[in-house]
Amino acid sequence: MSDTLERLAEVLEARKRADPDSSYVAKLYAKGLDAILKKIGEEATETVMAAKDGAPDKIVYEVADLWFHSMVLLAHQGLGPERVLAELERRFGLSGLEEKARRGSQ
Ligand SMILES: N=c1c2ncn([C@@H]3O[C@H](COP(=O)(O)OP(=O)(O)OP(=O)(O)O)[C@@H](O)[C@H]3O)c2ncn1[C@@H]1O[C@H](COP(=O)(O)O)[C@@H](O)[C@H]1O
Repeated sequence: MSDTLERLAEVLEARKRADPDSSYVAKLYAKGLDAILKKIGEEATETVMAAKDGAPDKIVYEVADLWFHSMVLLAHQGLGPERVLAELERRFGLSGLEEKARRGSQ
């Protein structure tokens, strides 16, 4: 897949030194952990509502907001997306899904 998460993580890291008046992310950092968590809660709820409405474009939009704010949380906590990707990879390997998918495509 693309390196979008990695490039976004670099921007989020740089925003730690940005002026809150000129950056949405810097403003969120300045407000602190609770404000970031509140946004994640809001975006999760909006994702649920979009899914209940059965609106594909809205689901994509809201999940993008949710992923974005989850990335802000990771950056705030000194973590990068590679940690989450590694965890998903680990589970993928553990469940043998990769092997099953490979066998299924034969
Ligand atoms: N991907 C995003 C992104 N996704 C969502 N958002 C912001 O997240 C907020 C979503 O919240 P809501 O849906 O509740 O909309 P809202 O009511 O306007 O938000 P609030 O005022 O309530 O916070 C909006 O203000 C969006 O602008 C984002 N803001 C920034 N980015 C990326 O982050 C980078 C750095 O952004 P700045 O820090 O602003 O330079 C940018 O280059 C973009 O690539």
